[in-house]
Amino acid sequence: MTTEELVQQIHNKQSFLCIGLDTDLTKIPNHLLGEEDPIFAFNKAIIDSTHSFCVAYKPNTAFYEAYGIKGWRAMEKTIAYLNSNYPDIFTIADAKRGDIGNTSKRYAQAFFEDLGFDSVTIVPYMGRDSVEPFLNFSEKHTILLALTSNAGAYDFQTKKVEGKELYKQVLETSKTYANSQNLMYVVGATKATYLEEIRKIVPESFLLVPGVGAQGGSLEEVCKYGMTSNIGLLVNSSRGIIYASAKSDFAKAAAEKAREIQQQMATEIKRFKA
Ligand SMILES: O=c1ccn([C@@H]2O[C@H](COP(=O)(O)O)[C@@H](O)[C@H]2O)c(=O)[nH]1
Repeated sequence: MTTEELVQQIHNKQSFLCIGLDTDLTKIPNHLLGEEDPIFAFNKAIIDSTHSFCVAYKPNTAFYEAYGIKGWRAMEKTIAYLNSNYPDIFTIADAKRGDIGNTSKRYAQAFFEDLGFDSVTIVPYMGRDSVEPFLNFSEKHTILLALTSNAGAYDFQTKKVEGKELYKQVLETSKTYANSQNLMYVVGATKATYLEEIRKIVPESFLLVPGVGAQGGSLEEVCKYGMTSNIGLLVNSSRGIIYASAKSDFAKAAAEKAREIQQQMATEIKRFKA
């Protein structure tokens, strides 16, 4: 999917919500455990009930890899279901990969060609040759971790290296990579006040912003400091939406939660455009 198509979807739906499919067999309703593929059954129900309120889904690969071949198969089925039934939805493999160039090429092939995701999250610290193999794919997006939502982000990412914070070095240096127009960045909602500085370096880039909902980040603050004329944000919530209810009404409860966030987003878009 191109960035222009993503922007169009955001305008059509008045939403920049990304729903995280962090599907955990210990948290899904009991009645689904009897299904042949409980993870896919859960994801399908969540997707069918929430797709009109969001523009993206983000399966975190850890939740699938944890169940071995069955988990990987469920992720494959989920992305195939999205691509055939909701082709206008942007898909993110939250895989946090990155390795020497020769290996990154294979990761890119796995997520973009074999699985068919629109984007993948990448850890930037192995540098240019670890990122460019992903950027070579046109109409695919490489989402670099810039400033993450967790407390450990302060261990390294905000520390100064040669007089400048590491997350700023990531943003600035990555802009010099080949095909850097295919870059997006992860910035945690819990770090919203940093967005003002971040926007000085990447004024137009799309930011994937996890950390609202269960991690306590504020949507209002993210919009205040991070929104651009193209909106430029994909705000993710995983647990706060998909586990809104643990009972048989889970899909309806997820839809209600997603709708509530979409309405807040529509208000923020209106406020920004005013
Ligand atoms: O900085 C980061 C990068 C990735 N994540 C991932 O996003 C979701 C958040 O889930 P919630 O349930 O909404 O807290 C999860 O997959 C994380 O691994 C992040 O939180 N922060």
